[in-house]
Amino acid sequence: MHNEPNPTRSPISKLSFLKMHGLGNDFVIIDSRGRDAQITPALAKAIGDRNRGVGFDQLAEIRTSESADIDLDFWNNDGSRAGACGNATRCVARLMMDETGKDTILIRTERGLLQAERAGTEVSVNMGLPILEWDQVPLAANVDVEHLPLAGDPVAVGMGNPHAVFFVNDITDIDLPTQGATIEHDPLFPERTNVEFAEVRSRSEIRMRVWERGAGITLACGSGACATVVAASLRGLTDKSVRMEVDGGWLALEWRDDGVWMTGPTTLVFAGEFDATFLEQV
Ligand SMILES: N[C@@H](CCC[C@H](N)C(=O)O)C(=O)O
Repeated sequence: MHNEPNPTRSPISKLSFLKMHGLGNDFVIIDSRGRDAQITPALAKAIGDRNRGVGFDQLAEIRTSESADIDLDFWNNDGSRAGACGNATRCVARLMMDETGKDTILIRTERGLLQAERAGTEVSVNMGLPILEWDQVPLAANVDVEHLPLAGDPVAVGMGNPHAVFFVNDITDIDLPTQGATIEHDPLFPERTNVEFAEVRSRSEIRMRVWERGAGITLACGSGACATVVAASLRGLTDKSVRMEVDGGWLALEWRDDGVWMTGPTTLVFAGEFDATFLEQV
C-alpha cells in the first residue's frame, strides 16, 4: 500500500519558533528564510489553539525577500490571513535589528514596503498611508467612509486590513465581545473587519479597546491604533499625534505625510520547537 502525501498535512518534522509580544498582542514567529513557506491555514490554526498549540493572536512567518531585508506574512489564530499586523511588524523588526546591527529595517508585507526604526528601547514602524476609498478598505457599498451607515456612526479605515472605529463617551460602557463579533461580520465588510472603540481623552490622548478579525479581543492592535488616530483626526477630535492607551499599555502614534508611524515596546518571551507528534496531528 502506498502512503500518498496528504496535502493538508504539514510535511515538517520539527519547527522552531519564537514567542514575542507587543503590549500583550502576542505572536508566534517562524523563520522560513531560505526555504519554502511552512505555514498552512491548518497549521496556523493548530499552533494558535491555546490548549493544543501554544496560542497566539497572530503568527508571523519571515520569508526571504528580493527587495527588502525580509518579507513577512501574517496569520490570525482562526487560520485566516491578515494583510497587516503592526505590532508583529515591530517585534520582527527588533529581531532583525538585533541580528543585523542595523537601526533601520525594510519589511515587505502584503500591504507594501514598511520601514521600521529603532527608537531608544522601543521600535517605530511606518504603517503606510491610510486607505480611505470605500472599495479599497474594502466595503461592500459606496458609502461615506467617515460616517458608515451603522449604529454608532463608525469611521472605516484601511491600513492594509479593514478597521471600523467607533467613538464612545465611556469605554467601560461597551460590550466588546458582543459588539465586536457582530460588527466583524456585518455585511458592509466583505472581508470582515477589525473593530476599535475609542474614548477621546484630549486632543493628544485616546483610550482604545479592540476586537480583532480572526482573533477576538486582544490587548493591543497596532494597525487598529493607526486606524484610530486617522479616524479621530479626520473627525477633528484629536491632533495627528497622540498617545494611545490600550489594554496592554501605551503606544505613540503620528499620522505624517509619508504614513502613520507607531512606536512602542517589544518583548521576546521564549524560543521553542514544535514536536513531530504535534505536527503530525495537523
Ligand atoms: N494585531 C495586529 C492586527 C492583526 C490582523 C487582524 N486581526 C486582521 O485580520 O486584519 C496589529 O498589531 O496590527
